Amino acid sequence: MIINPEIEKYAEKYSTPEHEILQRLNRETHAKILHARMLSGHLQGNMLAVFSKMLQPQRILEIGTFTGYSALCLAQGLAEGGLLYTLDINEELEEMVQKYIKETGLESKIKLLIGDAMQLIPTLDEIFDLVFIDADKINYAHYYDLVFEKVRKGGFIIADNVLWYGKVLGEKQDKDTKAIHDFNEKIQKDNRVSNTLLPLRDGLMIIQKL
Ligand SMILES: C[S@@+](CC[C@H](N)C(=O)[O-])C[C@H]1O[C@@H](n2cnc3c(N)ncnc32)[C@H](O)[C@@H]1O
Repeated sequence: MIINPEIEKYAEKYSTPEHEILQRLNRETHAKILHARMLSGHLQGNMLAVFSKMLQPQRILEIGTFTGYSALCLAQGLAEGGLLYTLDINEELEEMVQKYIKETGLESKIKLLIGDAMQLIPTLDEIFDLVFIDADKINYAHYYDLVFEKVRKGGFIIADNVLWYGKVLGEKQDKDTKAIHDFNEKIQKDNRVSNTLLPLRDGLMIIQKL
């Protein structure tokens, strides 16, 4: 947690409340699933929904579904006839994700694909307006390279956890921290994009393809 918890509470209080279905998904994830803190949560979920509503994308790709929280938020901004692909390697999550997709009535707008994102991304014959990278940190740079040509000019790639609990500031870095730091360096040097590191929750890198 990068933000002071009191500030986070205040920000949540003065933001549109978490939808009742997202509240239940949040609670069920915390009650039943390991590493529940991976879920985007209220503020970041609201922010993802806002980005999506501003962009009104036809095609969204999410890499790392987990229990579906961010997918349900991102799907809120889809244009008429729009589609969100969300990828996860963990087949045990599928039933829960599908249950909530059904509850929100978004079955025709969200396509969950189970498998390794490295294998799945090359099979997607689509041009994306928005990509959300939120899977294994070690592969962030690979996901970026894999999706780059599939993002339209002017489209956005958002990468989560780019502050990695503040560990990116440390001198001695473990494998994941180094991967995230190297990813941030890579984006900063990439003159094909403009980028802003937003210190919301665990850090969002907002990248626009020029
Ligand atoms: C941080 S969680 C995603 C959180 C979700 N986006 C949210 O905000 O609620 C990361 C997810 O990436 C998945 N994952 C890890 N490695 C993967 C891979 N190689 N391919 C696809 N998914 C992967 C994990 O199973 C996990 O569910």
